Amino acid sequence: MWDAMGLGSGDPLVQMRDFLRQAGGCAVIDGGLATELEANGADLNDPLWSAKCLISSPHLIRKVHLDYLEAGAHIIITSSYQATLQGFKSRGFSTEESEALLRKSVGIACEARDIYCKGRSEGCDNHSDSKKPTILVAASIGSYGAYLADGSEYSGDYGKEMTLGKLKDFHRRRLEVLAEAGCDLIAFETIPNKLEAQAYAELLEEENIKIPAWFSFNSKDGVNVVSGDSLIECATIADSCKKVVAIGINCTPPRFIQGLILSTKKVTKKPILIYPNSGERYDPDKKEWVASTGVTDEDFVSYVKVWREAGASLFGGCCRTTPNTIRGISRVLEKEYEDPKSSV
Ligand SMILES: C[S+](C)CC[C@H](N)C(=O)O
Ligand SMILES: N[C@@H](CCS)C(=O)O
Ligand SMILES: [Zn+2]
Repeated sequence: MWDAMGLGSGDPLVQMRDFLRQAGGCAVIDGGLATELEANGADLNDPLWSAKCLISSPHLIRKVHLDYLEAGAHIIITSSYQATLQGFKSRGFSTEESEALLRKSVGIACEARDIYCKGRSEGCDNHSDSKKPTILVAASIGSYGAYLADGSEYSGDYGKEMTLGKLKDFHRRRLEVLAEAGCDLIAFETIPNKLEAQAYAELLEEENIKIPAWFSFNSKDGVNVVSGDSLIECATIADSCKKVVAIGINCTPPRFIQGLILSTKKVTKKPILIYPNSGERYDPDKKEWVASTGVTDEDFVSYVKVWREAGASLFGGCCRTTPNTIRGISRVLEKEYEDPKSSV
């Protein structure tokens, strides 16, 4: 039922709505990838952050994807968040090698999906309208701020010299390579400002990208995106782009999510996705999380009904959420489907 080339043969938004219907009305996205790699022993104190594992420990990436699939995720996000051609080249990789590393992030996720589906007695179903789950691989594109490796995706401040053209040039080839690597979706994640949203929207059109995308912004005040740009304006850019099939919020503390969903809903009828972080604070100098400043798994999961009532239909977790968080989300949503009276 999911045709990755859907943009060539039909309306990608219809395809996303069909996917959600097949999943029971709501779909489960995975949880934090990088922080779960760390929980599995990876040292990400590196400018490439999680993309370092594409070079040093791809087996860990596959394991974490599998853990999220076992926990109930319908969508897994690749390890390409901080994987950029510019970042790999500065480490001595050639253009060809750097592009191969980007493709590898999609390859590992597809491999994890195959292993998971073969291990299920019912299998998975990615090609017809059946009760079996469809599992999607979303290729992550982290912001220019992520590439800077100094936590700039939490400020969205790229300086006065940054222009729309420069941002488009920064992302262009990476987007092309990932879109042709066999993914089902492009996940533009942790988008911190309006300029970058505009750059992504224009690139999707200019490069005639055939894979549907989602735009996911982050906020630190529950009103605007982190740069201070208006979420309403950012979400409007995403809404206007035909290739965007879902719009939402990630890597943002849970307490802000309900209000942000309500704001987003004012400017779009497209499905709304949310995958908040644990609410903990990130120290970009130490590349460490300031522990116990966030919410427990139970509290996180108890928000899900509120978020659903507010209008979201894709739910997952970002940094410092775990397979346990995703298992909890999956159970809450399954219970909702079992009891139609309680569904929204
Ligand atoms: C979403 S943040 C925690 C990602 C890591 C950041 N770009 C860094 O390199 O420190
Ligand atoms: N997909 C990325 C997002 C970081 S904000 C991750 O989970 O590591
Ligand atoms: Zn995050």
